Amino acid sequence: MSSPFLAGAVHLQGFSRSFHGKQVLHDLYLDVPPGQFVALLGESGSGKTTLLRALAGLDAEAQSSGGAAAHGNVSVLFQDSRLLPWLSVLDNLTLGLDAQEVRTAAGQLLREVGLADKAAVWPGTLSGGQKQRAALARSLLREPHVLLADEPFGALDALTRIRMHGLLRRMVDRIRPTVLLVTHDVDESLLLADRILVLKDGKIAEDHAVGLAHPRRPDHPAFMQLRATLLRSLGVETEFA
Ligand SMILES: Nc1ncnc2c1ncn2[C@@H]1O[C@H](COP(=O)(O)OP(=O)(O)OP(=O)(O)O)[C@@H](O)[C@H]1O
Repeated sequence: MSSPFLAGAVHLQGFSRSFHGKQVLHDLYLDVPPGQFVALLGESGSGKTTLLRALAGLDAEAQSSGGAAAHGNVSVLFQDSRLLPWLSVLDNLTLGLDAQEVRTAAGQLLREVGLADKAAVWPGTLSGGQKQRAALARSLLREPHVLLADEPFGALDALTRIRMHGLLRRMVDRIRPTVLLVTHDVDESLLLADRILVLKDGKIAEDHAVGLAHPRRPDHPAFMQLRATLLRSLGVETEFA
């Protein structure tokens, strides 16, 4: 049966999920239109990863009720690159996709992420940032309608993260997937997302629209104001907030 929803739309309808009788997500409702970039913020244990994994169709052992669906082709990006060490970088990208045009597209993507000269090497010879760039290229090669990203930059140093933000934004502007990005980083969410959800105890506690054009400036008054609001929501009170 064909889906009545548009490719790229993400929907939660009264969605709940438990592990071994412990409820982690509580009756969530959400409509994400195609192409929207949504960041998921929340304290540790608030259920961000559980929600993303549910949308990715993972954790089959969990008990779920209600609906959770990401419509169309879905790619997932994790904190670790999950590149297969016995395949070259290029072969990691094209695994399972054999056509010559796919290899050409993969080569172009590697150029875009600055890894043109690394196509033939083993992933083990790459730095952490290079691995994540390769993983980003792999996740976008299939031109997904929905990109589910779970702290993809969480393990990177601050400078590499900044470069990855610019790169992700450029790639998203070109390919236009719907993005759900789990992050602990308030600034990352403000730099990248159109919409920021705050999860608390497995519920969507806040839903903010970020009406700022790209590229964003952290010294813009609206940026600073929303930053202070989000930090307070997350229980962080600082002299900077
Ligand atoms: N596979 C699982 N089995 C049992 N409990 C789980 C499983 N996955 C998640 N949980 C529990 O669900 C709760 C929410 O975890 P989740 O990883 O979704 O939170 P999070 O907001 O992503 O946290 P963090 O920011 O620390 O990654 C936690 O109490 C966690 O122990």
